Amino acid sequence: MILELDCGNSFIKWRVIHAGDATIVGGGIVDSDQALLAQIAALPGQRLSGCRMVSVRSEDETDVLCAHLEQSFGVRVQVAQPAQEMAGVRNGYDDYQRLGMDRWLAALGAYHLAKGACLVIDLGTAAKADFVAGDGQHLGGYICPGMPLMRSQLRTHTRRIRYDDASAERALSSLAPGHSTVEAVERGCVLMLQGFARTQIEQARALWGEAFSVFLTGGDAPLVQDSVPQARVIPDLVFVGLAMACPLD
Ligand SMILES: Nc1ncnc2c1ncn2[C@@H]1O[C@H](COP(=O)(O)OP(=O)(O)OP(=O)(O)O)[C@@H](O)[C@H]1O
Ligand SMILES: CC(C)(CO)[C@@H](O)C(=O)NCCC(=O)O
Ligand SMILES: [K+]
Repeated sequence: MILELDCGNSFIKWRVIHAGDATIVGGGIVDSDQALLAQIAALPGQRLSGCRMVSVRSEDETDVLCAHLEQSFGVRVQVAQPAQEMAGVRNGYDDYQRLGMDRWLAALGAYHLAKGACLVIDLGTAAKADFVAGDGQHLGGYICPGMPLMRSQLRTHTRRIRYDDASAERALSSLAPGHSTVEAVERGCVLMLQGFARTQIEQARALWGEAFSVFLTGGDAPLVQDSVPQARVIPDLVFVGLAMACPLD
């Protein structure tokens, strides 16, 4: 079995797949290394034969997690590394090593699935968009605050915006103009995300007409899904690219 890890800024997504047919055995989302080790240790049965990881965390944090995984499960961790070109995609950054690895892998995964021009919209702690042309040239992208950052900036820099997580969730039953602080903020931020997604699609249209695919991923993808019906929602898009960048046998 192979352990796959996507270490984002706020959460670690993990899953275990069969080495042979890539069927999914288990997985989860955790907010700490300790919780991750505990969840994997609680998996019933078989040994891990390999592990691949993408991380946008600092090198130190990533090394510590790799050491823990190697100690606890006796498995070598293969960490995806930046590349100028891979699987037909050419990195579009001036300095290819500066492009976030989550963005790079999502772009590889999307181009592989689309087999042509594509736009990736990834809504996590940050909201990201990346463009890959039909010939595999990565054209660059955009980074904005995602839902958690927009929310926390408002909470941090205003004195009268205060509410709990339960009321935040209830507020999103509709996107009509808010009648309370929590509704006004939560719905406003969702509309910002939707505007971000739609604007990226307009950019793609300006580049490619109608001849492109749109992929939507990241923990907050469901918040914009209805407003971009042309998008394919692929929660595991980064893992698709990770398997391409770190083949194991
Ligand atoms: N089961 C879940 N666990 C945690 N967060 C979730 C879950 N479902 C949806 N979310 C939402 O997903 C968002 C985080 O998305 P994601 O996990 O893609 O971010 P990340 O990978 O940590 O960030 P980034 O990719 O920008 O570094 C949060 O706003 C959170 O509310
Ligand atoms: C933008 C984030 C934080 C999103 O996870 C990540 O991709 C990252 O740290 N990127 C490095 C900066 C860049 O991509 O230009
Ligand atoms: K991520």
